[in-house]
Amino acid sequence: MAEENLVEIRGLHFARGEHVVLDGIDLHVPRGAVVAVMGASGGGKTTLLNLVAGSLQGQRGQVLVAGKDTTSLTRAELYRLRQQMGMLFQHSALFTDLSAFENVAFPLRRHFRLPESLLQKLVLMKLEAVGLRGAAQLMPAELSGGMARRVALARAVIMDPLLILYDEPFTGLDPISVGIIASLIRRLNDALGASSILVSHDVKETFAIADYGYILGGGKVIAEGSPDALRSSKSPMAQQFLQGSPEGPVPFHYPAATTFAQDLGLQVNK
Ligand SMILES: Nc1ncnc2c1ncn2[C@@H]1O[C@H](COP(=O)(O)OP(=O)(O)OP(=O)(O)O)[C@@H](O)[C@H]1O
Repeated sequence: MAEENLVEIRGLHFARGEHVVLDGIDLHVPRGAVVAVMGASGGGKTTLLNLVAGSLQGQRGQVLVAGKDTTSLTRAELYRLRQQMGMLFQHSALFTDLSAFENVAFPLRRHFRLPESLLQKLVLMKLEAVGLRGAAQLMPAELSGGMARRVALARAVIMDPLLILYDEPFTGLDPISVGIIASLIRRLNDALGASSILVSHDVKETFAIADYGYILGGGKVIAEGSPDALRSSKSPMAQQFLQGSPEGPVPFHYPAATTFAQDLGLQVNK
């Protein structure tokens, strides 16, 4: 693997039964970069993050993270590699019965036996980084949606990860909170010397912070490049996605094995 790439995906193929989700994906994440992965709903973006995290395995191809092929690691090796990854997934909600402080402390308490004074410092540093040191003792029910997402972000980076995976981190937030989360994603990436993969539908905010982007469609990479290069992509599918247009080549129907007429039990005369 080229040293400059923290993640390198080569010829990755992933299917669920007959349904091909990823059909020969090549993607790389240079060290220090924020790389965006975009594309129509159901296009396999979350699946791709799960493949990078090693929680799913492709049928063909390679996923290298920090030089290690996630498909050939033992459970113990995968566990160690995962400790170097921070994840902020759509469903990564806070523990409702723990304070903001304890939510952020949770991964540290789980993985290490640290003196309480050191743990205090580490957690407060991360809460300070997301602007919420003053909210350390609040319970999740006392936080706004934007604050809760910031606490989840602090928790995702508490172990100083090499790689941070974001799945729709802006979902459900007001525009100001979206801007704050986006700039935090960039700042935390740079301050930690990490690399990030950002899955998002939010083109404007994503392009404002990403170094490079991939647009997936039909299981393949249909466009890739810097935000500027992507904006001027000639691919009709990429343009439909970037402009959020309901009309275009992105299929509306999930593929079906039978015709509509067959499903309705109709006799079709040719
Ligand atoms: N657990 C599962 N079992 C079966 N099929 C699944 C499962 N998870 C996802 N899929 C299918 O895999 C395909 C890719 O899903 P995925 O969630 O990766 O897409 P996505 O690009 O992240 O979509 P979205 O932007 O809507 O979140 C979809 O067709 C989906 O129906």
